Amino acid sequence: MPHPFQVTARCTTTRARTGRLSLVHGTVETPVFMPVGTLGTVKSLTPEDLTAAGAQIILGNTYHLYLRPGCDVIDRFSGLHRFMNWDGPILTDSGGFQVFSLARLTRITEAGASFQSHIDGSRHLLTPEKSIEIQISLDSDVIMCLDQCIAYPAERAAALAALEITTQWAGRCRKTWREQSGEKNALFGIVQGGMYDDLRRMSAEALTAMDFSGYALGGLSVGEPNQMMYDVAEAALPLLPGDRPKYIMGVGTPEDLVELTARGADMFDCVMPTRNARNGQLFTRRGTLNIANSRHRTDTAPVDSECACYTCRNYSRAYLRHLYQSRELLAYRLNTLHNLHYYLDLTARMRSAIAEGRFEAFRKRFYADREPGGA
Ligand SMILES: C=CCOC(=O)Nc1nc2cc3[nH]c(NC)nc3cc2c(=O)[nH]1
Repeated sequence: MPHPFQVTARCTTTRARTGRLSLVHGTVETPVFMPVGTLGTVKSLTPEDLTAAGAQIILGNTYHLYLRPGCDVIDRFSGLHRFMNWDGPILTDSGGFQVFSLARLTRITEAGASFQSHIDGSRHLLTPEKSIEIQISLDSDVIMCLDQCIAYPAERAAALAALEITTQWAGRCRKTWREQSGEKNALFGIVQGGMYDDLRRMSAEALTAMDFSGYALGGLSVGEPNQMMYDVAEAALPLLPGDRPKYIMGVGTPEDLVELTARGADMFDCVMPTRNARNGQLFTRRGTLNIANSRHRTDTAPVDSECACYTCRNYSRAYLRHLYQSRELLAYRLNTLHNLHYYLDLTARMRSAIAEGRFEAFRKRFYADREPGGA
């Protein structure tokens, strides 16, 4: 199928742009934040909650779902959408990152990644072909190539070796995708190369020559200084085709989303809004707050008076603090609803600002609103 992305508006003073990604299960407006639904659920939320919060597309993890519940279970539902009752687009990771970050005794060879399950110790071999087959069986809208993500810092030789494996695997992923899905779903290549601009260029050129539906920058948000992430992204993003979506994986804070959108990124995913919610950290326009802090004990105000989310319209900081201190289940749900709404609203406001030619003013206001000491 022709590649599914159209740029719809461009900022004139930065590389920010808006776009439209037409996928099997729906159209996604970019820049977009994708809530992470690792085990077939965005923790504590129903699909209706996700839609109400403004989610357009969510992320599923191939490694986890393959291990539990297993592809045979999800096959009974012809894919992840019916299994989890989410009928919007889903992007699935290839398993690369999870295998490297979660599994035990992982060994990488050209054949693939052999590893021991972190659940029951069983041994598995994840090949590029297998990763694509699993993602096709999940009926994923955006399939990711199996890549080799390396930690930070990494020697140049290690970064080169990982990118060469990633490139070789990308060719095998593309072949399997063409043969087994008829290119129905989108397939994204993943650029590696550590923090080395010349290796990033090498990776970007090799993947661009293979012609993917979209491209991701891998190997970022792996412990490197934030400015280094911005610099690597700034140098690598323009190397990728301007008419394809550009996705930065595992990123990031609200500031990261603004700064990387300004540098030309279109898609983001991060566990921060959902994971930090469960740890009591809430995001607001003035910065973050920790709901456990005693200063909220009698505070009748909502988390953010300018927030239109269900949590801010119905509950006070005092109540949210009480729930969190009591480890009540409702604490996780209300905190998650608020944080996801904040992230999704932030990207919606960026889309409007870019479309109306006022992204720089938006960016200035974003920083002007932030209180030095947090919300
Ligand atoms: C999920 C999308 C598809 O991703 C893959 O299939 N492989 C992959 N995932 C990553 C995930 C990351 N999270 C962070 N920080 C929290 N850094 C990451 C880097 C990678 C990476 O280099 N490759």
